[in-house]
Amino acid sequence: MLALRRLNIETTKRAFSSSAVNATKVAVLGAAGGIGQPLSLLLKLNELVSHLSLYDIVNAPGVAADLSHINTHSKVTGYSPDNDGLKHAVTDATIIVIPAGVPRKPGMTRDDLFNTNAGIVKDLATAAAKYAPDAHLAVISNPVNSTVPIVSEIFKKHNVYNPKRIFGVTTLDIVRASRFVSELKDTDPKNENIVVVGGHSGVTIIPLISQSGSNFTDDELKALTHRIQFGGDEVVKAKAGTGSATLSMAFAASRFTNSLLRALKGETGVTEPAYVKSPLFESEGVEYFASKIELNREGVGKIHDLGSLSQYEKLLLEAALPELKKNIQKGIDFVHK
Ligand SMILES: NC(=O)C1=CN([C@@H]2O[C@H](COP(=O)(O)OP(=O)(O)OC[C@H]3O[C@@H](n4cnc5c(N)ncnc54)[C@H](O)[C@@H]3O)[C@@H](O)[C@H]2O)C=CC1
Ligand SMILES: O=C([O-])CC(=O)C(=O)O
Repeated sequence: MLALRRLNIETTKRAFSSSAVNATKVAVLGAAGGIGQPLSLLLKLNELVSHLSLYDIVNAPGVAADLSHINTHSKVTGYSPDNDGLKHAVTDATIIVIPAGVPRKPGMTRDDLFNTNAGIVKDLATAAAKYAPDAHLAVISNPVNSTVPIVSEIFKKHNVYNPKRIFGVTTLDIVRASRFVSELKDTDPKNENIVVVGGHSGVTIIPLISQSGSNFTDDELKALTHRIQFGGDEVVKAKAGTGSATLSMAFAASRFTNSLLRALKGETGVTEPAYVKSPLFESEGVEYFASKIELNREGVGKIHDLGSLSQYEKLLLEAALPELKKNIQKGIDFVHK
């Protein structure tokens, strides 16, 4: 413990301190994990981050010491649970990214992770609500459909809830969709901007391929939709019990965090999809929904509606809404019961 503490202090002491004017602290909770480590690496390379604060129940000071040798300006600090580590990790953070929790093994659904991850997310959200009530939260931990309502309910309990600041990260669905469409059409994936809405699990993931500007046969459309909805399973199967998507997720979360940082600093016209408190299907009892969001200085700006849907996409939406509603209620009940 003493050695860990010394390492914390050493890492902090050696850290580069940037000007307070541009100080942007990004905290990663679960930073030593499969997503946490590559995500922290990508954030260390991001010039909009002045302080990268890493927390995990294991090894975050080690990851921080390692990253702190990279010759970019940001300061890196690492914290373990001892000595109020979580409190120090989140205090003054502009953005808190949460990839803490267990990943799936083959045969599991994301909802099967609820029993373990709901408690983890609740504890981390409680610390955020107490010590960083103004931070923006980007929730990666699954099941996202339920963990985002958990974070929101915790913030409500502490009277610091602002729905403009709480996001479920669904960027990986868009990243995958762009890649899969480009593979089929032999286009540059960077130029494919496929809209994916709904939630982040199985049938709640709704790709709006009719808006892509490309034509597909019915069979192609069904196969493509299924691949986007169950892309996570492909990786879980290939990793054969050792985890789920980590590197592509780190890329996606880094892209989302970068977009949010740009918008918070005043850049206009920044859009990303995200799972947020949304009016789109509230009248049907679905409080949270992912769609294209304009990000601004406050976080969530304009929430775009879905645009025109094909008959097939209307059926996907119909299948998604009851499942989403159930997932959301499960998260809310977890906090209150
Ligand atoms: N939103 C999305 O698109 C995606 C979400 N995920 C989810 O992200 C989560 C993390 O996945 P991996 O990084 O692969 O798992 P991992 O097991 O490799 O890493 C998780 C990390 O969380 C840490 N952790 C556990 N409890 C903690 C606590 N109370 N406080 C702080 N850290 C804690 C662990 O020590 C570990 O280092 C999983 O729930 C997974 O399902 C994964 C891929 C995509
Ligand atoms: O499939 C999983 O469990 C991890 C995940 O959310 C994804 O890869 O989209």
